[in-house]
Amino acid sequence: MWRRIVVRSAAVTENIRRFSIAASTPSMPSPCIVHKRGADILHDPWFNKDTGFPLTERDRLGLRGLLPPRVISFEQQYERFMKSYRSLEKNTEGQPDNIVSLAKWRILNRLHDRNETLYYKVLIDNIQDFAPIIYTPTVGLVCQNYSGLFRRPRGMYFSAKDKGEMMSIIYNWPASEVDMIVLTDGSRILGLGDLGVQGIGIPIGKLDMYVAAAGINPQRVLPIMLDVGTNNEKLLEDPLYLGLREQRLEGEEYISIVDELMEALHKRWPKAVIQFEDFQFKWAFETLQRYRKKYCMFNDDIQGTAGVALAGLLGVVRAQGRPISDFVNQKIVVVGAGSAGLGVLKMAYQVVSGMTGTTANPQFYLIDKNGLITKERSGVDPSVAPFAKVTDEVKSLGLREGSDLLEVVKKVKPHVLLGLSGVGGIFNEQVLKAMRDSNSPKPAIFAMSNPTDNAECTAADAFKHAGENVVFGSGSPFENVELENGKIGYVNQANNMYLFPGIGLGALLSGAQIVTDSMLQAASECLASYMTEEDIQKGKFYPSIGSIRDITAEVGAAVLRAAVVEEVAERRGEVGPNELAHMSKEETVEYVTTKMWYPVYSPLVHEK
Ligand SMILES: NC(=O)C1=CN([C@@H]2O[C@H](COP(=O)(O)OP(=O)(O)OC[C@H]3O[C@@H](n4cnc5c(N)ncnc54)[C@H](O)[C@@H]3O)[C@@H](O)[C@H]2O)C=CC1
Ligand SMILES: CC(=O)C(=O)O
Ligand SMILES: [Mg+2]
Repeated sequence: MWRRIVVRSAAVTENIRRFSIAASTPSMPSPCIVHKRGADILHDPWFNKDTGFPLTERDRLGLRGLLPPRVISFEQQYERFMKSYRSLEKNTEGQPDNIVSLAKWRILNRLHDRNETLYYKVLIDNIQDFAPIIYTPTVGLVCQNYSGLFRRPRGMYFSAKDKGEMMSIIYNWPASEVDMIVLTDGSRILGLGDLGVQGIGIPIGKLDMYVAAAGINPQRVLPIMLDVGTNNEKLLEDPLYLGLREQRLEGEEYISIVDELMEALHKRWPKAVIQFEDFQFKWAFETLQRYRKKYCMFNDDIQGTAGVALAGLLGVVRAQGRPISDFVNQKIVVVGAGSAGLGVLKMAYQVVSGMTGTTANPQFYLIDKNGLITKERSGVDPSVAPFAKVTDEVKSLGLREGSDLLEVVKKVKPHVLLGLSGVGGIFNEQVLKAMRDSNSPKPAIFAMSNPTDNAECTAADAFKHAGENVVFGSGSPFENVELENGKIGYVNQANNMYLFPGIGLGALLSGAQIVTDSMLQAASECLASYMTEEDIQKGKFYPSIGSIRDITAEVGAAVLRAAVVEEVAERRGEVGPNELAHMSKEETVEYVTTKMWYPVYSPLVHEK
């Protein structure tokens, strides 16, 4: 399958982009039923239009006298917000980055809490500027400071104290329909470690991306924090910390509480897709294994990241001017043997096996905090064991169990150096310089850890030390790099945001009972095929974030089609698997695009 990656032309990309923009902007919004009136509506961000309520609606909903008399159009409200945002940018010029980022996050968050339609309009139209605020890197800073920043709750918070009562607590959520849930226990937030309840910022940020990229209706998303305690001593000692002030639950106690929550969620919203996010290693694989055949769920760090990384790795092969089948010959050093690193290797092995038709023994090298992992290592986790190198094989290169990163890079001369370690700067000057001897004409460096300070290296350092012919990707955004020869060193954002919204959307629209490997593979293949040959030659492996809606529509369609082919799709809404099966690829993309929500003010109709 992977041999046949269809490379699209720039013209096809442009046509689809034009279509998606047109189709995602409905001209006549359908009315929306509200069960409240007056001030209650103004205080509800789902329905609030601030000064945008037309006079007739003010009459109908009991809003007369509660707003200044002039009606301001949606466009004027948008302009007004952007003006205050731009003046905030100007007024904070020269201040430390953290202060500026938090100030930007605050102004966006206030809008989010007040008027979601306007918030998502602003977010979608300025995704390039705002993704780094609502998503990585600023979301990391927000999580670190959550207890101090807290003003209003968002999403649901379940704690170890709620055991036995989750089934009833779940009904406290005001929406009867939920499509997408992102769930965390806060135990491994980006590369920042255990942040306990403060990790709720991550599901919120991921779901913002779902709304912006996949067009999921914001009234149908649900961020969830499962607070089972924290082992972060600093937080436990912080009097302002908002989570349970006790050590994390472990073992049977822990898993039984996750079981209970999953059952309750499935009971109330059986069609919802559940994304597991930022669970620590010891529970990430275990929960995925436990629930993936039972519920429509996936683990973004393991599975979403794998698909994005793989699409990038295939782009690297193309950039070298080699056929995709040459992937089997690529030497790849993966630094970080956690959820993300292992997810990538697992998928990459599947691809090599598929290409060679044999049990794969590719030239992939895995390094964790104790160095190169070989079969000699004792006590390795069962999920790591398949990727441990045979000792004789590494010996022939002059390496051994536990060889350090620099040694491995020097001896292996990899085509790709890929970091998912969470350790900022670990690709130091020496390591990057060693990449100059790579066997590839275009060595690839992926510093995928988040947020920015945890990236294995900066973009500037990669081009400076490893050479101007490298191709570069990072989990958090960096500016493109000006090279000495007047060329631009292009920075790819190698982040699972290019896949998880499409995986969720495709699973949802197909009514999939579960998320299968072929759905995930279809997502990755779609992303890998998205870039044109011209893009690839410029070192671009992923679309710009400005086209995230377009790529998500395509990924969503690919996932949906895979679910139908695999017969895991069930009827959801007016279109069932039989009709979906008869749609062409283009029709499926069109169908997915028309299902995307777009922020416009809907007429509100009151019903008791
Ligand atoms: N760009 C993206 O889309 C994604 C990025 N990530 C990032 O990847 C990082 C890791 O995430 P997980 O795998 O879930 O974490 P994890 O905690 O499961 O794994 C971390 C791994 O790094 C290894 N490690 C720690 N120190 C090391 C060192 N000095 N040298 C070599 N290896 C070292 C550990 O031994 C462990 O194997 C995080 O920073 C996260 O933000 C995760 C998912 C997606
Ligand atoms: C991007 C992401 O999911 C992470 O860094 O954990
Ligand atoms: Mg994550």
